[in-house]
Amino acid sequence: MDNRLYSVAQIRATEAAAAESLEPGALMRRAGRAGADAALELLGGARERPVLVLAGPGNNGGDALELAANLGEAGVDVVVLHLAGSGKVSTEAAQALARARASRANFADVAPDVRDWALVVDGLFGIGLQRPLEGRYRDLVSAIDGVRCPVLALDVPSGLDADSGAVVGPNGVAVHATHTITFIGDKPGLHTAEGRDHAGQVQVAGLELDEALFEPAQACIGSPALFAASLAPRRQNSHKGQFGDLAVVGGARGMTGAAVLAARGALYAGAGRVFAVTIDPAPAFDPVHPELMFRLAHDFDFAGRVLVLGPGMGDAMEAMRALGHGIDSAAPIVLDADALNLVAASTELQARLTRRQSATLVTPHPLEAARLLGSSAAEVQADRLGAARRLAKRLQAVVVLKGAGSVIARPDGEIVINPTGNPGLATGGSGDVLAGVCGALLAQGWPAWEAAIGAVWMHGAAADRLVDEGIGPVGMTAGELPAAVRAVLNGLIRERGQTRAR
Ligand SMILES: NC(=O)C1=CN([C@@H]2O[C@H](COP(=O)(O)OP(=O)(O)OC[C@H]3O[C@@H](n4cnc5c(N)ncnc54)[C@H](OP(=O)(O)O)[C@@H]3O)[C@@H](O)[C@H]2O)[C@H](O)CC1
Ligand SMILES: [K+]
Repeated sequence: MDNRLYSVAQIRATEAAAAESLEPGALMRRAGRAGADAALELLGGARERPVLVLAGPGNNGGDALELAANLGEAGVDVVVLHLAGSGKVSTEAAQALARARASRANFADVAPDVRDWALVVDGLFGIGLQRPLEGRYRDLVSAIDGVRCPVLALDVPSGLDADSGAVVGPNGVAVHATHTITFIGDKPGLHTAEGRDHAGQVQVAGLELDEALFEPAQACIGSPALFAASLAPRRQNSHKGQFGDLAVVGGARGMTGAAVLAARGALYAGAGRVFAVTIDPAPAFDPVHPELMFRLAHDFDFAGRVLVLGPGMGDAMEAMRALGHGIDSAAPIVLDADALNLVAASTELQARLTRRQSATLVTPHPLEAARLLGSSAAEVQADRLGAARRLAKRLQAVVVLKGAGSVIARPDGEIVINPTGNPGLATGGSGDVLAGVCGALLAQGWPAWEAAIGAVWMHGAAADRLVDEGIGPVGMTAGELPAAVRAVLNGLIRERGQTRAR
């Protein structure tokens, strides 16, 4: 499966290079053909009600007009609402309009009652969107929210930024599509931030372009193939020392649960021995998991332990001291939650972080990322890929920027967007479990990049599995995640073993 993601600038470059050797309008006709095929598949046998095609003023509208002509030729009852702009129309879009006018598609001046469609096709705006939707465009997008049929977006749901996944605003609106067919190459904005809510199921139509026309992608969608090398089955002749010593350092007064959740996440993800190292005195053991060893941070020996620093750590002097020890340690570390806030508040700790020789993985949510970058959560969300890249470079760390479509970035600018997970993860403690899973994979020798991609993928897949079992998304608890992560991880290892045995 091609999992590459391209920026709008890269798609434009590919499109321009392709146009040099193609006759005018060829790409738009291919897009209109692919779009029509997708529409016919969505329609299946349902032909009683008409299809509404919304065609905007630019080339996205041109794609929609080609699609309308094709559907008309296929005998589908099509109504086109063409919203011409005041700007210059490209030759291809003008040709597409002429073709649609000459076809069996009907043109309307206003959208008739929006509840009676078999399918709505959104061809208002694609990658050429310049500003928030206003006036009649905005009204139409709001009206589409009231339909009960599938909504197929061409290239990008109108109103959505294809690079960032942000709805172009302020107070912007964007089409909520059930399906998106995106052209030439897949785009990051369909998979992160608001993108997942607006794009629905995404299908890529490459328009038969030669591989050589594409610039190298700097982003892709995460999948187990990206961490397959680390999924080796355990040898029979194994002992716990081979799977690492992991210490979760956190759990200030009243927050022991955060450290315990991270420690359980690490235990279920296969760490050899797991310590819960608390800032303040805590219960002597976890009755559900007596395997966890409780220690006080004050006299804990950090040497040789992979560390997960931050869950429920607080901001007391003792937390600062433990964090400093952890950052200066030679082992791989994960920084989460309060540890990130302490680092954000100290340029000195930031400098020590960048001097580390072994792996550093940081797992901020948007507000924590904003504190580290000196910006706001809204600014981070408006450009999640850019924020994750800047942070990775600044901290010289692998960054997991959490949220719908978690963005994993490394200092050289490479990005992976995670496709798994659901809103069940929007609950207290799920981030602590993720940090524990990241730590466990590091403890088992996974490189930081694979550990981050793998932990985020499995944590999301675990949540998806729980939803499939009727546990969530509403009411899913963080405590239910570790066992589901374990099932996902063992499933992947088994699959890999079977593939190799064949
Ligand atoms: N070029 C090709 O052969 C192919 C193009 N594909 C499709 O084309 C779009 C990109 O087309 P483009 O024309 O560059 O952009 P859009 O259609 O997305 O929109 C541009 C027009 O919309 C106006 N505009 C932009 N924002 C707004 C807004 N908020 N409100 C109103 N009008 C807006 C803009 O006019 P200006 O006033 O800004 O000058 C343009 O008229 C791409 O997404 C594909 O769908 C193909 O797929 C393949 C071939
Ligand atoms: K569109």
